[in-house]
Amino acid sequence: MLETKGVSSGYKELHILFDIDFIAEKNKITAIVGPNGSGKSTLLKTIFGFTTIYEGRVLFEGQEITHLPPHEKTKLGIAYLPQTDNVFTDLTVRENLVIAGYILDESEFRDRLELALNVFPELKGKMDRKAGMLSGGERQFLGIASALIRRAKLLMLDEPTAMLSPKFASQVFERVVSLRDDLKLTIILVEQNVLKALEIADNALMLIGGKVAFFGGAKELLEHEKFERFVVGYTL
Ligand SMILES: Nc1ncnc2c1ncn2[C@@H]1O[C@H](COP(=O)(O)OP(=O)(O)OP(=O)(O)O)[C@@H](O)[C@H]1O
Repeated sequence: MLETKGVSSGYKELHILFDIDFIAEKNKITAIVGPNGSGKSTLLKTIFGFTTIYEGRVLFEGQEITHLPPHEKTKLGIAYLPQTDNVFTDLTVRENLVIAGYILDESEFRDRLELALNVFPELKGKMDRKAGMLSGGERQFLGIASALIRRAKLLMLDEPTAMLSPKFASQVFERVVSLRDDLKLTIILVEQNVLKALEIADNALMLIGGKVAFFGGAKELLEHEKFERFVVGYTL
C-alpha cells in the first residue's frame, strides 16, 4: 500500500531520517514507535510532503509519490492527522465535515457523511457545536471523520491519544481497530502508548536516532529481547 525505499529526509539542512525502508500493508495497522525525538512525526510529515527528501522514494499503491505536494496526496486517498490543529476549531462540526466534502457531489457527500457518523455517532448530537469546544477525543473523532469524508484509504495518525484520559484513549484505540476491520482502511499510527499500540497493531516500525531499529510484526517487537532496552525513557 505505502512503501518508503531508502528515504533520508529532514528540515532544510537538518538531517533527521536516514535510509528508512518500511511498508504499511493494506488493511493493516502499522505502529511507529521509538523514543522522543527519534523522528516518528518527521516520517509522517515526510510521507505527506512536509519535509525535504534528500534521497529515496515513497510509493503509494505502486505509484511514485515522493515529490507530490500534500494536496495531490490527499486526492489519492492519503490522510495525515497531526497531533494538534487537525480540525478547524472556529467552525462547527457540520462546517468541518462540509469543507472536507467540498469536492464531492451532493449524493456522495450524503453517503460519506452517513458512513462517518456511523463510525463516530457521538458527533451526531454536536453538529452545531464549534469544533474548538469538543473534548480532545471528540476532536480526534472529527479529524478522522473528515478524513473519511475525503475518501481516505490510508490514515496517518500522529499520537491520537496524546492528552486524552485513559477512558477516551481506549475509545480512540477501539475506533482505530474498527477503521481497519470494518472499513478496511490502512493505518499508520504514531503512539506514545507503546504497549497499547503494539497490542492493536499488525506491524511495527521502531525508530531510534532517525534510523530503523526494528521493522516486523508488532508481536515480534513485543517479544524482542532488546525491546525493554528500546523503550527506556518510555512510559509503559
Ligand atoms: N519543523 C521542524 N524544524 C526543525 N526541526 C524539527 C522540526 N520538527 C521536528 N524537528 C526535529 O526533528 C527531530 C525529530 O522530531 P520528531 O518530532 O519527528 O520526533 P518524534 O519521534 O515524533 O518525537 P516525539 O515522540 O517527542 O513526538 C527532533 O530533533 C526535532 O527537534
